[in-house]
Amino acid sequence: MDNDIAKVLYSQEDIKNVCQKLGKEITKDYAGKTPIIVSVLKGAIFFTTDVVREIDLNTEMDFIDVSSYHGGVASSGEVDLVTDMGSDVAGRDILIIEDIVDTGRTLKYIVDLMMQRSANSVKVCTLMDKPTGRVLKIDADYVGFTVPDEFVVGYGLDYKELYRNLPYVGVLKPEIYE
Ligand SMILES: O=P(O)(O)OC[C@H]1O[C@H](OP(=O)(O)OP(=O)(O)O)[C@H](O)[C@@H]1O
Ligand code: HPA
Ligand SMILES: [Mg+2]
Repeated sequence: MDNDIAKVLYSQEDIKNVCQKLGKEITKDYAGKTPIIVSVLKGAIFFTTDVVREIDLNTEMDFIDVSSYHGGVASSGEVDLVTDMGSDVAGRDILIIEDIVDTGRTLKYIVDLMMQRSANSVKVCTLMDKPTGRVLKIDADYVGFTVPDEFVVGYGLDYKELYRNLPYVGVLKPEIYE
């Protein structure tokens, strides 16, 4: 797998440090509350398990599976709800955990869904933000890294469903997807 990577952007150490930093901020901001942490599958799986263990609060956890890239390097423009979460969000404080905010379509879809379901508050924590990709006006409240305008893989992020299990985030060699 490593042979397909042109460069490593964020090492395991970088990711660990950023999870600790974000966990501390979230712990402080949500003091006295019991948020529902909503992990956006599949990409956010590794980031979720690492960051929640840095949050020193009572939290509930749930999962929502949405998809719009279908393994490719560009958003299809439509967000499909693959599997809905099970929790009742009405009146609850929702913290969405994402791996990356790129066009913003996925995030807007989920935030709107939580608001329609009468959440008390909705905030977003993302490992990575790619502001150059943005199509919709939406931003995360907690951001680990601001990434350059490149297609990144690893630590949950895929190309054709591969590379999710790389322990770091990197940029694929162009010949892999061109
Ligand atoms: O801001 P956007 O342009 O919407 O892109 C961000 C979303 O795209 C990816 O999901 P994808 O559709 O690839 O599904 P996956 O998580 O199952 O890989 C990623 O995990 C984010 O959820
Ligand atoms: O850069 C990316 N890599 C992998 N999946 C993605 N989904 C949105 N942007 C990306
Ligand atoms: Mg994907």
